[in-house]
Amino acid sequence: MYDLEVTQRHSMQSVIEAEICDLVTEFRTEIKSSNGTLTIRTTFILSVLNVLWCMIAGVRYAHDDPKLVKMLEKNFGMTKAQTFIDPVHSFPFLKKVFPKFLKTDYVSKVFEESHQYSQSLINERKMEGAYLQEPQNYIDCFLKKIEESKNDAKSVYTTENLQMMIEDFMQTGSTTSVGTLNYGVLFLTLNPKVQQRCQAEIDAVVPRHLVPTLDDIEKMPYFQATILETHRLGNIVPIPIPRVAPTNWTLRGYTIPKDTIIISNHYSVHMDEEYWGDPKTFRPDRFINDKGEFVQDKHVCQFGFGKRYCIGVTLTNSVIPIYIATLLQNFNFSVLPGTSPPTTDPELGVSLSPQEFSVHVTARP
Ligand code: HEM
Repeated sequence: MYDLEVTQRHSMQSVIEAEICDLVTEFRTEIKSSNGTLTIRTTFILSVLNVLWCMIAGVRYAHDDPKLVKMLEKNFGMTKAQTFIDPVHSFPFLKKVFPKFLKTDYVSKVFEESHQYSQSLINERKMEGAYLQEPQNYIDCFLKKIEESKNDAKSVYTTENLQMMIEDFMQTGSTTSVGTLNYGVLFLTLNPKVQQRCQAEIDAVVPRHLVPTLDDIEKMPYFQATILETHRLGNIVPIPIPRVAPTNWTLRGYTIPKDTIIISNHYSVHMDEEYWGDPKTFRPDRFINDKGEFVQDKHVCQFGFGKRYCIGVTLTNSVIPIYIATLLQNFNFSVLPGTSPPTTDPELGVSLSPQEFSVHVTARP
């Protein structure tokens, strides 16, 4: 997956470009009819899913395609219906006792629908047949591997695993990216000086009629710092996927027995007062050195660590900066006149997103 993404960096840029251009057109239409008010919650989700789908299945839907809209609503609902800290994980019998309260029936139904949908996508690619000669996307590459390893009983390349991967991408990929984009718009709205400084930097590097590329963004230190600060303070995945210790091991004098479930706490790293000084403040300058250069900081660990860190990192590091830079090229965001600034408190779920909020948006001259 990491390799697929890297080698397809160019084609990924063109899919992202097509999507963000459509989104800018949609924003322009919407703010004309709403007198500049834009409500942000699911605003980015269809667009982000389309980018994901192009990579996974080679399909780009119209935003009003009923198939896409339905799947995405279910997907969103499933994410919000689940949490990692769930009593059912320790006491599975509770599912039978309180199915309505614990939403277990609903979650099973959503999972079942996702399963059917991923199977239909796989069938489509199989019938198309190109995967054997010229695999075009993630599903094709996986199908080819299934074919090549069909005589290996221990192979991980199975149709069931492919289904699970597609469902993982659908759920984790879309909600995390959307949560980050929502926080991006919110933090820029609440911090007009940061917004203006980013716009000045973007304008100095990219002509207005062009969508910024990743090469352009590498020339924008303050904007890069703003994206990293969005990841830090947004805390989209405060408590990531639980892991299991494969062997007995020792860490800083503590013995961790084999099979222990380990849950890290990214929130406490991102909000550590001792390290950051003012962790609750949105301050991109913390990632700018004396020479005005952008400096990465390993204390921002939004994608996790080690061998099993987020598989969508390359995609996310393309989508988020290109989307936000293009929006800043085209629009100004501010708090709705006569209202209090929206809260930055999250809506809870497996991954976080700001609560629905409205902003005042004007097209830049
Ligand atoms: C802002 C966006 C994202 C954030 C903050 C994020 C965060 C994370 C984190 C913290 C983990 C756990 C890593 C660990 O255990 O050390 C993870 C795993 C994962 N992410 Fe993401 N993610 C994002 C976007 C995506 C996207 C776009 C995709 C799909 C293309 C994706 C797919 C996955 C998958 C499949 C895993 C499990 C990897 C494994 O277990 O080996 N994520 N992500």
